Amino acid sequence: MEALTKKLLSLCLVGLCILGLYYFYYVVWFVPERIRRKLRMQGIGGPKPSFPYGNISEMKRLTIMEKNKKDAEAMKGTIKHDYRSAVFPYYEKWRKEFGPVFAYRMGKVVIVHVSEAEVLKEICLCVSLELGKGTYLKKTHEPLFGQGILKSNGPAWLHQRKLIAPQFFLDKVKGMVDLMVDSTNPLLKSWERKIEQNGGMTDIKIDDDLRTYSADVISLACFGSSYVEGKEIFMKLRVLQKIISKPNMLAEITGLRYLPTRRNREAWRLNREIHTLILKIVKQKGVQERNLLSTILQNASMENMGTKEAEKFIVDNCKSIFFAGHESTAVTATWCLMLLGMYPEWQKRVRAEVHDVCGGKAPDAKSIQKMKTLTMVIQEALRLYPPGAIVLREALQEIKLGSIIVPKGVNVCAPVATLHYDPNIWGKDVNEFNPERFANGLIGACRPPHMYLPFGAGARTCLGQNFAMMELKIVLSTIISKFKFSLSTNYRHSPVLRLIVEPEYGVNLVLEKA
Ligand code: HEM
Repeated sequence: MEALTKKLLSLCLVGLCILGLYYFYYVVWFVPERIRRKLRMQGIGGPKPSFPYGNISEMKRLTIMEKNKKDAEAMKGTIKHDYRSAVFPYYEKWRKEFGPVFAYRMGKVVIVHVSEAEVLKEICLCVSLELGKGTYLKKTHEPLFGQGILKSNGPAWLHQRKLIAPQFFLDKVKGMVDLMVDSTNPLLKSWERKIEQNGGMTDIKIDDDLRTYSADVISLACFGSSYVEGKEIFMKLRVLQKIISKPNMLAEITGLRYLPTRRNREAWRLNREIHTLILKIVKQKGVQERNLLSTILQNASMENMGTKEAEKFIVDNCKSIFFAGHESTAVTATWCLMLLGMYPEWQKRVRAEVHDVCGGKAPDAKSIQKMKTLTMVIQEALRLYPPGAIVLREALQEIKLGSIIVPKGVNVCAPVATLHYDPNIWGKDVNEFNPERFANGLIGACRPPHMYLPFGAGARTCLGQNFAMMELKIVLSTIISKFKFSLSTNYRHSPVLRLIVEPEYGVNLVLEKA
């Protein structure tokens, strides 16, 4: 009897394993392949995927190959702005093989890569809730963004957008100019000190100082007087960002995101600490001050959420704004200074303009409006080095985009960098740094204008654009009025994708007082 039970149990176990394997095969291979077939019937080809990771192995192989080339060029001191072949060699290869619209697979997720104007226009202008944020890498990114505004979809996203966006409207941002100007002081003092210590000229890596500046600004804007704790949160978020910048393919494919791997444990620990720090501020300050946090808090209490749900709502959104609000701005400022270091004639023009409109005083909302040349430089830097190099959307329901019927669950990728380097849109000098192209605004620079996407597109476009532009103009105009600088020979040009495109080895400038 006992032997029979054992046999039956073993049989059940084997049956369960077979069922599990079949389910795995069905989800990871059969379903995405059925979707690819539907796309092929519409004439959309693409590279052949392999089991179970799809095209990831080829992507990795091509990236490593290009990395070796890129390192060799960086050692020679070569600077080529167009980073597409270095950062996305696989897109370049597939675009040549399959044309502007092709499909590939990242694990079980099918992604349609589109660089065709007509379809892109539809993606850019689409405000339907049926086109949401992609689920690709959602599990990998969960510790950093949770269910906050950056990753949520449908009514949950709409609710958060309506709550947060008004905090970054232009009239609110104008009220933050003073805190942005004050936040430049530690950076300016530290650079002045270094110049003095090194006999009037110094070679420094600027990235971390700009990150600290940007962290101060968003901490003050979000948390008011609790910005010291805010800064601690930023430090931890930065470490978390590094940990999760590599895809966790095991979790993406199997859904097993709770395995206690070293990387998961580290991410969970940081996440717990960040959670505690945010709630500590909430408990200390409550809604006494008027800032973003108090608005989120008030809303969470009005919505009658349970304690756990309200805490998650607050923490996820604070984390999302922290990340979105400081990382891209700091990296854009770094790229701008790299370019101004490379092109001294533009540096001179911007310095003359700042001198002219500020007359030796700190910038304010009015003078910032008059900084046309600086605006052009920032726009051109965002064209050559858009930190968000791709805009990714998922069809939450089957949807028609241009001539393509996109099946439910398929992700659509708009390659921002490809558009920003298209000579048909920008002209023959597309690979050159030429801020002059923006002299008559976006319409004069780019035809059609919606092909310029540094802040994304459609309903999910960046809600911090005004804030970011104000912050960039303040920090750049202040630096340029105080210092002259050139690109150091220690600089190694190597744009790299770590959620956003940033300089792999940082940017070194040689600084002296202006
Ligand atoms: C130069 C600086 C910045 C750049 C290049 C940038 C770029 C972007 C991009 C490309 C997106 C995705 C849009 C899409 O998927 O279509 C985005 C979304 C977002 N950004 Fe920014 N951003 C910057 C600064 C900021 C700042 C300063 C804040 C906040 C203060 C912010 C908050 C957000 C938020 C909350 C979203 C999500 C919007 C949504 O999904 O509804 N960003 N940003």
